[in-house]
Amino acid sequence: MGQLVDGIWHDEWYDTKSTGGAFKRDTSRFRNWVTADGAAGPTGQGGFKAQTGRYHLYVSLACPWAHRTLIFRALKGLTPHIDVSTVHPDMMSDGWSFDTDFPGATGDTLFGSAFLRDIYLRSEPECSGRVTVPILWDKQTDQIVSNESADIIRMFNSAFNDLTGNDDDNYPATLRDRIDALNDRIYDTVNNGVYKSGFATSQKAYDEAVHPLFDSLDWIEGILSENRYLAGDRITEADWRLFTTAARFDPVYHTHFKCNRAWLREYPNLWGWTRELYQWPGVAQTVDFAHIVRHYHYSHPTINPNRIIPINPVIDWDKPHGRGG
Ligand SMILES: N[C@@H](CCC(=O)N[C@@H](CS)C(=O)NCC(=O)O)C(=O)O
Repeated sequence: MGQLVDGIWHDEWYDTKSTGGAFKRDTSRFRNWVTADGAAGPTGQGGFKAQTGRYHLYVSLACPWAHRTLIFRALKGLTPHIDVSTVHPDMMSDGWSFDTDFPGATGDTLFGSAFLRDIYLRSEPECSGRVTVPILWDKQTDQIVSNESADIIRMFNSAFNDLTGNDDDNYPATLRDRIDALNDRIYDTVNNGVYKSGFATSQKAYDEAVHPLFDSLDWIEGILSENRYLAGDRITEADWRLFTTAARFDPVYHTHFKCNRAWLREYPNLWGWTRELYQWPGVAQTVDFAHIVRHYHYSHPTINPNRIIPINPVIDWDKPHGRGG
């Protein structure tokens, strides 16, 4: 675990001393957009036209943010158009590595690099900041397009439609206000809330994260008791963004990150909804519990210094979800 400062790797854990024990997530650095015609997107530079084979995705199968991009790649028929390299689940003193001695860790299939930071340095030799997955890489101009998963799933949702013929819309214009409001609360208190709880190094910071997390799970349970999906009767981006956290909740966050007021599977509607999304065509193939369980317990020495992988509950992900009847 570490970060780049002016192109030099520094091996250091998250700084929580300056924030009273609270984990603060950095904003992502590369914010360009692939668009259908190559025009600039909402942020960054233009010049990234949607083309088959041009872009490459770097992911960790453990990471909930990278997982979103794999789900959108599957749902939107992008698998033949965008290839993928998968890092090793153990994130050690050199950060994410391209070691291949774990099933499903592919190495860097583009350049054969040793570490994920080599991809950042290839794009920007004097780069500063955290070395995170996912990364969307442009083979044509040899640079990172984006390292922000929220943006990458929006690009995947629409930019490649002419190539794939898939116009399923997970961010429909009529529901955008609703989706944005859901995303705001769920990002802060749930997707990031589990990390804020788990990485807190003071009681106060933990308390300030874990109570809003469970308040939000109660609120979500209420929504899902009256609606099939978060924004109503159709599935949207808001559901997929929550799903990757929900899938990791009982295997990891409940125990490892001390999010243990309840198990996710104690919320009947949220648990049924999570299984429905897991069982959605193409999605189970993007979920890898071996990477998920291994990564968190192995890579956070401040939380789990002996790297013992817990036994974990046996969860029947394929049990009929009972939603929508
Ligand atoms: N805002 C980013 C966050 C990505 C992120 O934090 N990824 C984690 C893995 S779950 C990571 O690579 N962390 C490495 C680090 O912080 O050094 C996104 O959503 O794309």
